[in-house]
Amino acid sequence: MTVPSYAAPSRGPGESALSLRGLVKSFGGKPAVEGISLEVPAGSFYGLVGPNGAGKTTTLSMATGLLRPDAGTAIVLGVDVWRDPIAAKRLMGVLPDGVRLFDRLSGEQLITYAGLLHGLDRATVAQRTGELLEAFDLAADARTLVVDYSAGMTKKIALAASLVHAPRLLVLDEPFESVDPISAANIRGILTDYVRSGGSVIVSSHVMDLVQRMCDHVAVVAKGRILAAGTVDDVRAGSTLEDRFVELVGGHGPTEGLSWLHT
Ligand SMILES: Nc1ncnc2c1ncn2[C@@H]1O[C@H](COP(=O)(O)OP(=O)(O)OP(=O)(O)O)[C@@H](O)[C@H]1O
Repeated sequence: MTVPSYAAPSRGPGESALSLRGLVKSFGGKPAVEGISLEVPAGSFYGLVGPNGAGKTTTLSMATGLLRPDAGTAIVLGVDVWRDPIAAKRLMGVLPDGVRLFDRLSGEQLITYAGLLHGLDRATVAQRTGELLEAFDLAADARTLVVDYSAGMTKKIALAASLVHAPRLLVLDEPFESVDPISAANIRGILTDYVRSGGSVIVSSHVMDLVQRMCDHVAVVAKGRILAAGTVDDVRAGSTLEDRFVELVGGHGPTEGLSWLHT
């Protein structure tokens, strides 16, 4: 089952779906993002990878109007996210990290609520809600409260709710976390169809293999800075993305510690 195509075609070649320029954010004087600039071309499937604490969530939160940058701009399809947040949010579907949903609603009510909040009429919302529940394999649990969903089901319902208003850009923070392999393949298919029909996606993930197979562009982030960005083939430069990632980010070698753990 594929999700119905709601994405409007992109405006033209060369246009950025998301343009981040010089984003900076510190927490209590400690820098989390130190001048990130990134162009996500319209119609691209863009991966954002980096080790824990690299600044991916902070960057995506600033890009989507959830966290105010200390400096820099975020532009979605020509609209400045922080100057015109309502117009920008109309263009975006967002799956934030650690989704906090209205979990006393059923899955069906949650998507319906998201659709009505975006100003869609009831008939359209009802039709899209039914199709999204089917596409995400949640129809049987449509009337179950989200609080009773598993972690993977919660991810899927949040993703479904982020699609209901047919956004032109999807910003997804770890959409595959806790999701089983069959559901992950299902989500991948939905996202690939979405990109094919003119949408753009930026997705953060720790799963290099998935990013290599699914995305056409990738940026590697560490310590709040971009280490490499471009097409997946350019960034991996003949290696696997995983090897290139370790090479760029630098890993720990075998350690002498934890000897007490060795039996
Ligand atoms: N609300 C906050 N208050 C204080 N520090 C924060 C806050 N949010 C993030 N940080 C810090 O900013 C840095 C970047 O965190 P961020 O969550 O953006 O990383 P990430 O790349 O998404 O990591 P992960 O892959 O583990 O999710 C970390 O050092 C983190 O501790």
